[in-house]
Amino acid sequence: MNEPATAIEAAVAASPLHQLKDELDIVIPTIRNLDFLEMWRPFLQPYHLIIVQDGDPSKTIKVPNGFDYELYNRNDINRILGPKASCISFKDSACRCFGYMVSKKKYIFTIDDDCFVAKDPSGKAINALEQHIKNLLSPSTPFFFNTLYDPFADGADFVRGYPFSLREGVPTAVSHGLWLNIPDYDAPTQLVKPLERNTRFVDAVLTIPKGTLFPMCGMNLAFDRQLIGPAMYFGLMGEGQPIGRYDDMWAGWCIKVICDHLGLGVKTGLPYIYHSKASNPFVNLRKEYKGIYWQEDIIPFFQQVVLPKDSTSVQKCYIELAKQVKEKLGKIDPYFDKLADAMVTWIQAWDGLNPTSASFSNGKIG
Ligand SMILES: O=c1ccn([C@@H]2O[C@H](COP(=O)(O)OP(=O)(O)O[C@H]3O[C@@H](CO)[C@H](O)[C@H]3O)[C@@H](O)[C@H]2O)c(=O)[nH]1
Ligand SMILES: [Mn+2]
Repeated sequence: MNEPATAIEAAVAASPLHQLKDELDIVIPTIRNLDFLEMWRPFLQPYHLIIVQDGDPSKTIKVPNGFDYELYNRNDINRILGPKASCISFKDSACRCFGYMVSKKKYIFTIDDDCFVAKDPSGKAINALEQHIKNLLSPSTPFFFNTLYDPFADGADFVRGYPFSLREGVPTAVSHGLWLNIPDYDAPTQLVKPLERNTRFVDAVLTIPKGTLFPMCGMNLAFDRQLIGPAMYFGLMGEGQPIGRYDDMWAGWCIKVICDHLGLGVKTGLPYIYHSKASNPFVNLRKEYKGIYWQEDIIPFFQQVVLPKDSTSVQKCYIELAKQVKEKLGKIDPYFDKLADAMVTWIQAWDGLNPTSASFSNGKIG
């Protein structure tokens, strides 16, 4: 075999070739040409892409040759969903969740178009998708913390004192990756630390314990669409909305309380991507400021959410959550009334495009 020409080709040569390539879609929200895919080609080319084009639908998005993709712009979203398109954000990366809805695959990997292949401390190119797949295909341990991190990782295991009755773990629904270079900071932090770059590569994957919320970032994220897809709604953001850049956060809080309720796991840590572009902190502050204030009430709300025992499917959990959002957050601002309604519209749209998933109402998957 010829010597691999680049670090990426070496990494691909060493990895199981394109696992799940027929069971996984890659969702990319974008307002620009997708040249970034050139760097990902060795890792991602065998996979099907779902490109959600935001902004002006008359603009042409250039996709590098050789990639298999479907592309949806705002006209397509309106045509496919009709009035229910109102739940899909416009002019915000939240639009990406439309890609989750139209996919027919079991798994989703979503990545931003300013995220590139990172290198680990040895200089080896990181196949982020391969690590996400490893994370999703191995169990999570939300009920008891393993101090040696992911017990299913090569060279690790459960440590002494870890109850054997809990070592089977639970199915993993979400794999949350991280970022080298530009960290996903909020606008105030970006403003006071404009030059800060994340150079710390932490070689760990952790299960986020049951009962603990976390700030989910959508730029390097994978999930089991059959286990948790209907709850991966990225909310009402962007044009016409009082808030932005809380799309992934809202989804993260919703999926975590539902995963906790259904006994599913959420992991964070590896893989890293290289985040190349810091968005404008002043623009971000304008988008975020209400969220920074509101989240002091939103977080206690999610911390006290109790889902009824008969909420046995993701859809049922989500509808119940929407009800509680309307009841308990609606008093903060009328926006939450609108958001609660949009959450219901999202489930209706999801079930309309995924009739079989609607039949998971008994909570049984598959
Ligand atoms: O109106 C828009 C703006 C951007 N996009 C696409 O969304 C992603 C992320 O955009 P960008 O990298 O410019 O912004 P960041 O601030 O780095 O994004 C982070 O904030 C989160 C909040 O939404 C987001 O998920 C994080 O990654 C790119 O692919 C843009 O092309 C868009 O679709 N519409
Ligand atoms: Mn970015």
